[in-house]
Amino acid sequence: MMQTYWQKGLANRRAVFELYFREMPFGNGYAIFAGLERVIQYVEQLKFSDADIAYLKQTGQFDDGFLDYLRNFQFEGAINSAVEGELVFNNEPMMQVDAPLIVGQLLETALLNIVNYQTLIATKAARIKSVVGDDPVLEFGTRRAQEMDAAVWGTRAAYIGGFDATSNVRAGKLFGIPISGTHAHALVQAYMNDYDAFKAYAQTHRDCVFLVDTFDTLKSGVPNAIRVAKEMGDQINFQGVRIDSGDMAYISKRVREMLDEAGFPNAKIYASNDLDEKTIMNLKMQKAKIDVWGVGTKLITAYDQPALGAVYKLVSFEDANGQMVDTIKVSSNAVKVSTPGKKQVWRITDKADGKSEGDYITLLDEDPRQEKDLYMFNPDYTYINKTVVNFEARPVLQPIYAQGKLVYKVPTLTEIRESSKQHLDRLWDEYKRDLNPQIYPVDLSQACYDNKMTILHRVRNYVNQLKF
Ligand SMILES: Nc1ncnc2c1ncn2[C@@H]1O[C@H](COP(=O)(O)OP(=O)(O)OP(=O)(O)O)[C@@H](O)[C@H]1O
Ligand SMILES: O=P(O)(O)OC[C@H]1O[C@H](OP(=O)(O)OP(=O)(O)O)[C@H](O)[C@@H]1O
Ligand SMILES: O=C(O)c1cccnc1
Repeated sequence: MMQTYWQKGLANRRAVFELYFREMPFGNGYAIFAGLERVIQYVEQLKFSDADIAYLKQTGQFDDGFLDYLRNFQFEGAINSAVEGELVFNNEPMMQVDAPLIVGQLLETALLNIVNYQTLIATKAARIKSVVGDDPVLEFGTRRAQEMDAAVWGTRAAYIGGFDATSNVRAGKLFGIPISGTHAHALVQAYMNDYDAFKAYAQTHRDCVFLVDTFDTLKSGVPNAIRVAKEMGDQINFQGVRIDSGDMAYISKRVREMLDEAGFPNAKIYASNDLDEKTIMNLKMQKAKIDVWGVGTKLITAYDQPALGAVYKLVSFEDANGQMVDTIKVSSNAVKVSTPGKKQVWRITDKADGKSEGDYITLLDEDPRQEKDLYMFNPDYTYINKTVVNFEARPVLQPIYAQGKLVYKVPTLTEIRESSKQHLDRLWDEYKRDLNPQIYPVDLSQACYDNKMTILHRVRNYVNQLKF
C-alpha cells in the first residue's frame, strides 16, 4: 500500500486514522487503556535499516525509487491518544494519527498490536482487582504468556490495572514494578521432604513463604512450615505459606487454624492455581482464609477473551484540491459502520458529585465546554437521551506527537496506576460490577451524528447509481 501511495502521488496527502474497539472486553463495563509507552518507543525507533531495505529489495516487489524513499523514512505528523490508565469505552477513538497517508498507514499494525494486547490485560487485571479488594494480588503469568514480550508488557499492563507485584524479575527491572514470589514444587521434590526443603530455603532467604502442597498440605506441608518457622525464629521473616491445589476454601480454613494455634496469626496464606475473578469471588463467598492471591494463566493470556478486536480506520483524507474530506466504511452490520471525521472524546462529569455522565464525541471544531446544557443521545437509539447541566467536559485524547516530535511528558508507572484508580472512583458502581454492568453512554454530538448520516447517504447514492 505504501508503494501504491508513493507511486501514485497520494503518499503526502493528509490522512486521519482512528483506533477503537467495538465491543467491551469480558462483558466489562469499562476498559483501561494501556500501550502508549510502547507505542512511543516504537515511533521513536521507526526507520528502515540497510538490512531491511536489502530484504525488501530481494523480494522483487519494490521499486528502487520507493526503497530510496524508505531509506530516509521517519515519522512525521501528529498522534493524539488516551493516556495510559484512562478509562476507555467501545466505539470511541482511543488513539488518532493525523499524518501523511503513507506514514499513518505504516503505523496501523504496530499500534493495533500494542494497544489491543495491553488494554486487554489492563482491563482483565482491573476485573480481578475488583474482586480481591484490598488483598494483595500478584502477577504469576510468565510461564503461560504468549512469549516473552507478552510476559513483560502484560505484567506492566496488569500493574496499571491494579495488580500489586510480579514474579517476573525482568519486568521489575525494566519498569520498577515490585517483585514478589515464593518457591516451586521442584525445591521440595529435590529434597524429597518438606522439612529439609523449607529449612534449606529458610537458611538462604530472609523473607519466606513456603509452598505446602507438594505431598500433603495438612499432614506434612503446614506442620513442617511451622516447625521450620519456630526453629528459625527471628532469623527469618516468616511471611506465610502458599497452597496451590485441592479445595482451597476448606484447606485454607484448616491452615489458618493451624497457623493461629502455632502462634503465627500474622502469617499469610497465599493461594494460586488457575485463579481468576470468578474463582476468587467464589472462594471469598465460601469465606476461604486466603490473604494473598497469585494469578497467572487466566490473566496474562486473557483466557476468556483473547482479543480486544480494536480496529484502525481512515476517518478523514485530503482530496486532490487540498480539502479534508471525511470518509466512512459502510457495512450491513451497524456496529461496523465507522464514524467519519477527526474527533475528540469528552468525558462528561457532573460537577456536583464528580461522577461520569458519559462520553460525548464531537467533531474537532466543537467544544462542549462552551455549552451550558448538553443534549446527549444514544446514536443507535436516538430516543434514549438526556440533557446534562452543571457539567465538566474533559478531553480524553491528548497530544502525544505534534509535527513529528514527542510533546507528551511520559508519566511514571506509579502515576499511571494511581490515575487509573482515580478514574475508576469517578465511575458509578453500576458500570463497575463484573456481571451484566450498565452500559456506559458513548454518544455522538448532533453535528458528528449528522455528518455521519450525510456521508452514509452520499455513499449509498453512489452505490445505487452504479451500473455494470
Ligand atoms: N473451594 C473452591 N471453590 C471453587 N473453586 C476452587 C475451590 N478450590 C479450588 N478451586 C479451583 O478449582 C480448580 C481446581 O483445579 P484442579 O482440580 O485442576 O486442581 P488440583 O487438582 O487441586 O491441583 P493441580 O493444579 O495440582 O491439578 C482451580 O481453578 C482452583 O483454583
Ligand atoms: O495457575 P496460574 O494462575 O497460572 O498461576 C501460576 C501457576 O504456575 C505454577 O504452577 P505450575 O506451572 O508448576 O503448574 P501446576 O501447579 O498447574 O502443576 C504455580 O504453582 C501456579 O499454580
Ligand atoms: O512465586 C511463585 O510462587 C510463583 C511464581 C510464578 C508462577 N507460579 C508461582
